[in-house]
Amino acid sequence: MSRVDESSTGFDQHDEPLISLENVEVHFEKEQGLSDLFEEPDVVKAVDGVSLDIEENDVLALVGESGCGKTTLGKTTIGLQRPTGGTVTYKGQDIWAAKDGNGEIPFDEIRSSLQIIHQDPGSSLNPNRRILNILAEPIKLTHPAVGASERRERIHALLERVGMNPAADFADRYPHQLSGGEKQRVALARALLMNPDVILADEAISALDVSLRVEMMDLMLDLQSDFDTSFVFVSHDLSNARYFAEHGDGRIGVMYLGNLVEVGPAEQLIGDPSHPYTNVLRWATPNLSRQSGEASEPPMRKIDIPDPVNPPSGCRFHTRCPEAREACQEVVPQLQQSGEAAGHRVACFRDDPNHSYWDSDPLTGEDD
Ligand SMILES: Nc1ncnc2c1ncn2[C@@H]1O[C@H](COP(=O)(O)OP(=O)(O)OP(=O)(O)O)[C@@H](O)[C@H]1O
Repeated sequence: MSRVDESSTGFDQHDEPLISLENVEVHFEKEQGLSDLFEEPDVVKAVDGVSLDIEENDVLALVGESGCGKTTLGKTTIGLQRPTGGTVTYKGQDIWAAKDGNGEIPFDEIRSSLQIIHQDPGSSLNPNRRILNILAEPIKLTHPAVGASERRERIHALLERVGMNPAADFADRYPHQLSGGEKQRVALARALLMNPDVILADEAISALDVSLRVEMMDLMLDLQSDFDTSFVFVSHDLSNARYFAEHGDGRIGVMYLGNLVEVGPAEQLIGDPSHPYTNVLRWATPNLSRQSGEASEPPMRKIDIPDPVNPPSGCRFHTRCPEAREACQEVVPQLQQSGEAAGHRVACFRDDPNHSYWDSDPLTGEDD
């Protein structure tokens, strides 16, 4: 996405993204056992070389199998996880420079603009406080001049907005008196009280009954447009990611072993995936594979997921990819525009008809 150079336009405003990640890396050192104390620690490349923009009113659903780095990338996007490489900016301001006291926008302001709701909302709601008091906290912080009765009115109105009726009754309860879905609604209400620019919904519907998932996604999307908020929706389930991205007129981002391998509009990415790994995800999602008459065998050479401490060279998917050729072992493919659809990008050499991939030999063996 383009950025406008103010000096060249003469405008004060610039169309920089709300959040921009440039070549972000998050590498974790694995905990060592006592016997390994003198060895170099193993490093997990949870996120590696990811560049991504989040715009205002954006909807991005991140999908991929367990351990591919979705949560880490989400947390890095909202300034909860410091990257070990690359930069993350909020409205053009480096988030971590702000944290270190070097920035025009204070770190606290950035953090309150970027909220999270977790898979288990119960763990983030204080069990000893009533819902009214839990929701009063953010208002006291952001609007200290607002009196108790106005605060109560605002909280009741918001509880009603997130579907908790009668609001006065719910406001009086403790978290343990709520169902999982109701706790998630309170968590959403609390995030919205900060008037956030972005909410990271980290597997926020995964623990809910299947019947409630669509209801919760619809609620988040309704509030997204009411509150002018962007959503980063993390899910291991492609059909949920598709629902959220399609109904929110947004994008899906597919991750594999720390890399973002395909990003695009939901319909395009699922209807005509450009990356062989996206095709695997589609195959593994029953209601999607049935729709497209998918084969009964997975479209992969190998099922095993490589060790994230020692990921494959070149394209990380090459060890399992049915389309892999020798060229895929050498260089990491970068995200490039794929086809005609706006915003559809893929990191796969097959998308470039002139790439040396086409002249190299296919990988067929088990050990490639
Ligand atoms: N704090 C940490 N310290 C060490 N390793 C970590 C840490 N957090 C995540 N990891 C590792 O980084 C990799 C990516 O983890 P992450 O939780 O981001 O993946 P995910 O795609 O969200 O998976 P899941 O759906 O299982 O949560 C995993 O190998 C994980 O074990």
